[in-house]
Amino acid sequence: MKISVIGCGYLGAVHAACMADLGHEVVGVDVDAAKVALLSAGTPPFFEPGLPELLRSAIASGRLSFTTDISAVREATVHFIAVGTPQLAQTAALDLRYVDAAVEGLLPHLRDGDLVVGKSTVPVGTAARLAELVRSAGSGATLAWNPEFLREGFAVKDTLAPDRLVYGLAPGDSVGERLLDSVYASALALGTPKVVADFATAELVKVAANAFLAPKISFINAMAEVAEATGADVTQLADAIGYDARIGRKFLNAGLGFGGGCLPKDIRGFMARAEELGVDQALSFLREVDSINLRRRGRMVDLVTEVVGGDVAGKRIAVLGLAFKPDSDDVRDSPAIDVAVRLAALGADVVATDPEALETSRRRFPDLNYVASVDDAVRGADAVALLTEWKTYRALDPTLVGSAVATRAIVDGRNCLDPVQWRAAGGCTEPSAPLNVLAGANTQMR
Ligand SMILES: NC(=O)c1ccc[n+]([C@@H]2O[C@H](COP(=O)([O-])OP(=O)(O)OC[C@H]3O[C@@H](n4cnc5c(N)ncnc54)[C@H](O)[C@@H]3O)[C@@H](O)[C@H]2O)c1
Ligand SMILES: O=c1ccn([C@@H]2O[C@H](COP(=O)(O)OP(=O)(O)O[C@H]3O[C@H](CO)[C@@H](O)[C@H](O)[C@H]3O)[C@@H](O)[C@H]2O)c(=O)[nH]1
Repeated sequence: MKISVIGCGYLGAVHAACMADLGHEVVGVDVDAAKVALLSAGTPPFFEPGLPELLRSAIASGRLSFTTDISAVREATVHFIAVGTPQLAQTAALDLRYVDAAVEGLLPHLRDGDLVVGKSTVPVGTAARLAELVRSAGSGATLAWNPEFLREGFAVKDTLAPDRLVYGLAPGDSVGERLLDSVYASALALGTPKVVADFATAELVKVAANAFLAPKISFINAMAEVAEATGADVTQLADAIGYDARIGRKFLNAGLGFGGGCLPKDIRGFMARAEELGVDQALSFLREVDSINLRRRGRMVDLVTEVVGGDVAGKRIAVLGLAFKPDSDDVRDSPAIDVAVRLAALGADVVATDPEALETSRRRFPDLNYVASVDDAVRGADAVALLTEWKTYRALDPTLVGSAVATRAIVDGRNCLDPVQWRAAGGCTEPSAPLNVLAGANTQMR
């Protein structure tokens, strides 16, 4: 199948590379010439495990290319729309200008039998509007909506072997269904469930999934607030309720809460759309989900402040982790960055590091003090704030960290350290000032 992918960011670049890996001929189109140059050279413009290898082998095979020239889509039959749908500052609704521009840009190049396939996350009602736009242009092309559920850090695996495929199709569009079946033949052969739905259902499946996951995280963070007030252990609580198959342990990690380019903006965009539809009451719970989530960031700042004696001004705070989650360099709405920036605004001397997100952080927040290594970050620190649970941070040696800091205090905002081990190490090396893993032992920030 000949495929074009319009928009080559975190979603589109992975989708393009994976489709080529599956044997399709793919052209990726993006308006960002620098991104296209990097991708064409086989270098992902962002960090995603497994993507560099896939990109290079697909380009070498001749099945994958990138361009800024939209007319290159003429060779293709299936055209994926993977451009951004960021949150509008004023209303929290999703900004559809890039999706609209992408579809309008495609129109002159579409031919009879072509299929435009929306992958971007959009408010319900968008696909029907765009389908009409495509139909009225008169090329004979049609439109489908095929939402994407990949997670950053697992994007390649999630694309090659998704949990499910959702096709939003116009009534009776069997041609569209057959084309998508050809695109996804290998996933279907693996037994991936396929849901064929109307446009509205397909669009809603996407935001409903995120509107289910976000409350799960806020639920456990709400329990963490109660646990903190009672001395209970929220991780044990999560383990115990998670054994119930109806609940499940996944997405019950309490801590700094959710961020990224998806969950926060998607639940806010969903609420904004519900308001337009006059059903805002149905989603009012998401407002509480959002505020529980944002409270975690404030609590983290408070804990660091407590640890250094009530005022962070002039204190050296080592920040470990800036990305919104491990295995990503994405700092869009990153809780870690938010905490680092708030601490700096309170006058702290923040020294921040991250294995992959230094460049993305520096681009957005040039005024923070960034260092390349944990050693440089923790040296002489009055407190350490662990904000993203990278594997390398989980494996840190408490004795080494303890011997580098000025004060043995670490606040584990992601509950990823073993408090017993950290306390023991602190006690061994300097009994009078043990490492204080607030989060781990005392259920705070769990
Ligand atoms: N990032 C994820 O994990 C993920 C997962 C599922 C769904 N989504 C959804 O996918 C969409 C894209 O997200 P993303 O994270 O990849 O965003 P992104 O900002 O990383 O990428 C968007 C890309 O689109 C390009 N672009 C904008 N207008 C264009 C145009 N007219 N023609 C060609 N290219 C254009 C931009 O230059 C950018 O490279 C969003 O709707 C998002 O909600 C993202
Ligand atoms: O138990 C948990 C699980 C996650 N998080 C946080 O939640 C955020 C989102 O994590 P995750 O969902 O793994 O990452 P994303 O890559 O943003 O993926 C989400 O958003 C995508 C875009 O819509 C969807 O495609 C995915 O299915 C959906 O999981 C991150 O900040 C995590 O740190 C927690 O705090 N506790």
